[in-house]
Amino acid sequence: MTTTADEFDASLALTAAGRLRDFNQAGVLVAADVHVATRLTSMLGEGDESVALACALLVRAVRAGSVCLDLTEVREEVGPDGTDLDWPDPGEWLAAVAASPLLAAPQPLRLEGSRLYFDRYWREEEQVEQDLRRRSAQPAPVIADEDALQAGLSRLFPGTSYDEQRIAAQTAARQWTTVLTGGPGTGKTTTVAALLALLAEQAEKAGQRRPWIALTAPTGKAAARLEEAVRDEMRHRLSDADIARLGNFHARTLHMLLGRHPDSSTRFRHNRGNRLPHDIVVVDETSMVSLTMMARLLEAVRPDARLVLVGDPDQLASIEAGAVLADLVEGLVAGGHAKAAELRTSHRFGSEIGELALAVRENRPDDVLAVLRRGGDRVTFIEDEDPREALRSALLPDALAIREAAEAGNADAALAALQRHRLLCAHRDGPWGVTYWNRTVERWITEETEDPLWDTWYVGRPILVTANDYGLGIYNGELGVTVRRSDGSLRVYIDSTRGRLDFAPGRLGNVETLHAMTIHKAQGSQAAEVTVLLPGEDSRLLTRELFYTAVTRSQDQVRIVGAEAAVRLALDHRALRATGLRQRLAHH
Ligand SMILES: Nc1ncnc2c1ncn2[C@@H]1O[C@H](COP(=O)(O)OP(=O)(O)OP(=O)(O)O)[C@@H](O)[C@H]1O
Repeated sequence: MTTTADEFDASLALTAAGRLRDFNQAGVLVAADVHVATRLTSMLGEGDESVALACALLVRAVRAGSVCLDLTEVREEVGPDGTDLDWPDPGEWLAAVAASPLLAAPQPLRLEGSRLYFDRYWREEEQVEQDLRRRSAQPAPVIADEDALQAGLSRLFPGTSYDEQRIAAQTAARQWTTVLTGGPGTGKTTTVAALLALLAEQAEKAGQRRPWIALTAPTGKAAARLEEAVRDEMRHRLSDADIARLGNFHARTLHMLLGRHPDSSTRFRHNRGNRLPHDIVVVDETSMVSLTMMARLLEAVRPDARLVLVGDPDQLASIEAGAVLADLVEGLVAGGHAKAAELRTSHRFGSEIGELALAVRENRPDDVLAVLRRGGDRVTFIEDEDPREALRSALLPDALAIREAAEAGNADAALAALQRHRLLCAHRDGPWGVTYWNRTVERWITEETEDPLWDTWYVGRPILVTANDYGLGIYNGELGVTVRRSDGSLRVYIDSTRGRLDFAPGRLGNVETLHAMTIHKAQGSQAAEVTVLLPGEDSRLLTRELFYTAVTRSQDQVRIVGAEAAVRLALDHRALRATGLRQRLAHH
């Protein structure tokens, strides 16, 4: 390699040599990957540069959300950036890593077949596997009254339109651990509400007390949505007797359910020595649960409590490492630990959005483009090279409606207007990023109202809470709006899991403007109308999972802004993560 290193380029590790330097200069590794690898290998006396390379590539993999690095697959995964690089021979590489002092106790690294792990993730994966195996090895749960179960299934899931849900609930009633999967509107919540009623009836038939139910989700927003949806289903579809048997319950975030520790984000009050008291634990939006949180949850749930993990495995995985839901879906079934409970038919859209989501999920680019271009009431495709004018007419009315309600001191109307429409971007920065579009919408408001919006806190400023604040009682993902009160002061109203709260703007630290939002942050929430800005074709974030997650955030209408090439590329790229859980569970 003849490239001269730029001493001011922070991505280059100037002290690196040999392969580490070449991989760094080719852009495969960043400086931090190289530094961690150099540090670890020198500390433990490892002189083989292929081991240092494996180490650095492992750091790179974990940075991207993988749990491990498969040494036999990494070259293909790196793709064109790695074409000219000197890759070690796979057999020799594996042998060198296996013999390394980095794998000797107290090992920072572990090798499982060809998968290399940091010790922490290896242990978490091992624990998740063992806990799930133990759960499935117990005798199946007892059905106290089979006739009552069958009668309940027919009553709660009447007719052929409920066939999938009836089968899923029947399956879930007979096993300790169920992964209930389905896209948006496929009836997951309906199934959960009815399943809870069936299990409560069985407890009554067995002469047991009313089951203690925990409803939980990774974010406050998703937990609140789950509770509302289950209550709604109960009101509409369950009998008074069913409702009385279920009693009262509230949804909480996983962190709250497990009991937050004041000085640790990965240790909880409930654990293997102090299990959760609940008989049934339902987790929604499981795709957002990291490997670490799944490990903490599984050690805290009693082995004889039902665990129902609900989610959509085609969505983006958690921000932290792991792809737990996708792994469980395949691993539990392949290993014979649980039967699948999969819902396929969408009951909500009955229209283009469902068709679009399915075509994205099944990687049918021509069908995706056909739905986008057909131009129905619910799906719009903006292919203009400069979409600003089209976006202005789509976005400005909602921004002005929020502002008008906020000026009038009407927090209800301002928050309702905010819930209506969401502008989603893949990136935070750059021409297609949240920062740019937040500023652009603010500029449009100024042009329209002649109010220059000098202050950070302006009337009608919509905000997103970006970190949990247990003191204030507001949580990551919650939305709010800045409203002018009759005395002229500004107040921020936030729809929180604890109800509507209001604060003086100065008290809020971790918030950002919400004219636009990243697709990652929108996981777990929905809006009536969603506008998705597809990034340029050179974006590394542009994947099928990202596109699918964005499309499925909409309840009524979705507008996709981008080029045909970006749509095709998105479908072609997968946000795949290297993990070993699926293989571990599948192994008999
Ligand atoms: N079998 C069915 N036939 C007709 N309508 C149904 C059926 N099942 C559910 N529905 C209705 O379809 C809508 C979506 O159902 P539900 O909320 O249970 O889906 P979901 O998978 O939980 O959706 P999401 O995860 O997107 O919120 C609801 O209005 C529900 O009442």
